[in-house]
Amino acid sequence: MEVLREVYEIIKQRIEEKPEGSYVAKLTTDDKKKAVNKICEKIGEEATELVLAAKDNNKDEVIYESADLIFHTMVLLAYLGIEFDELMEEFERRKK
Ligand SMILES: N=c1c2ncn([C@@H]3O[C@H](COP(=O)(O)OP(=O)(O)OP(=O)(O)O)[C@@H](O)[C@H]3O)c2ncn1[C@@H]1O[C@H](COP(=O)(O)O)[C@@H](O)[C@H]1O
Repeated sequence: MEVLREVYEIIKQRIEEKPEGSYVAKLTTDDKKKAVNKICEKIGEEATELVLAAKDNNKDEVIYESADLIFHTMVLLAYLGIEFDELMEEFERRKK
């Protein structure tokens, strides 16, 4: 879990500083509507790839595509100004 928080902080930094060569910066350089479209498109692609990997029963691919999907979801949340802890609080609320 700690690594997710660390990556989230790096994503926030990339969105803020937009360093050259950054994938996150590339996804978020356009105006807000375009950037959200671009990120959501990647989320759609990665979700489809995960579903296909699961249907193929390919464990390695399922792990790889899940990481891609979670990463792009984190980029979207960070871009929308949501804090990692806000997501964690939602999971805490749901915990039974
Ligand atoms: N965890 C990730 C991560 N997971 C996936 N990806 C990128 O997400 C993309 C996945 O898209 P695809 O599977 O479609 O592969 P692709 O064809 O290469 O992608 P496109 O060129 O079509 O967008 C790839 O370009 C991967 O490099 C990631 N890029 C960055 N990170 C983390 O984000 C941090 C910031 O990265 P930068 O913004 O590049 O500095 C890094 O420190 C990493 O920890």
